Amino acid sequence: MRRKLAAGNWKMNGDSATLDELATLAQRHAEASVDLLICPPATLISRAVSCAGPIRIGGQDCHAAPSGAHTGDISAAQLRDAGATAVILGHSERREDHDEDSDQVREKARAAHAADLLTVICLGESLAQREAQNTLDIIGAQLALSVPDSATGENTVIAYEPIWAIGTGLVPDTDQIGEVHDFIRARLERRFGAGVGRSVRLLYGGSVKPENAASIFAVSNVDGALVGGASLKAADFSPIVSALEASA
Ligand SMILES: O=C(CO)COP(=O)(O)O
Repeated sequence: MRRKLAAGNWKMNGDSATLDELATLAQRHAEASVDLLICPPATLISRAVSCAGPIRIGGQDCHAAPSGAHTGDISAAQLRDAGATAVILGHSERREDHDEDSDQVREKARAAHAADLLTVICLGESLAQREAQNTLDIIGAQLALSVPDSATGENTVIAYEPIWAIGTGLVPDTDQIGEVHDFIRARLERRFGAGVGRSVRLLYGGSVKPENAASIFAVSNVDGALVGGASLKAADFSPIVSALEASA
């Protein structure tokens, strides 16, 4: 049985004061029956760890190399050293802002696995790709290239985040979400076998809010959510966590 996961991606938002929201969340969900993860900006990781209680803290990216002359980058081992136990990789904003491709994402994921970080690998199609009915081809190609052979249910989570749903208030209908999640599950089972293929958790991300969380969590092969904007305030994220607990 896959344990559900509610994950928050603060992106380039939040400062010391936002840690109060994290502390509130940690208090409110001290006995959570689902896994919780918050990925704040790297500058806040160490302090976040000290007020996160049962909530895992993760980074939002890492470099593929263990160390070296890479100004401004952070290695997987450095994230781990700061207290992070997870990392988001291949988010569409990094693919777009930093020209990251799936080959790079796979190398980063290898490094994250080597540093013992839970690795949340993001996939998603653009609106043009969906309208051209290329969604499953795009997701299949991103999945094949971005996920390294070292993936297991313990070290890897896949997040399906349609680019057109991120920060827009638009959400695919539940049939569309189910189609992609079932497809990802089938591809994972085909590549890794039923054991590993069925144990990797699949998150949906893109405009998840307290109002739509329960209907999204009822979709087959949705094991939780990767939440952006609504993860910044405990008042928004907490009902999403509760909806996931109710669906488990
Ligand atoms: O990109 C996302 C999480 O990684 C989703 O962001 P929003 O929830 O703000 O749409």
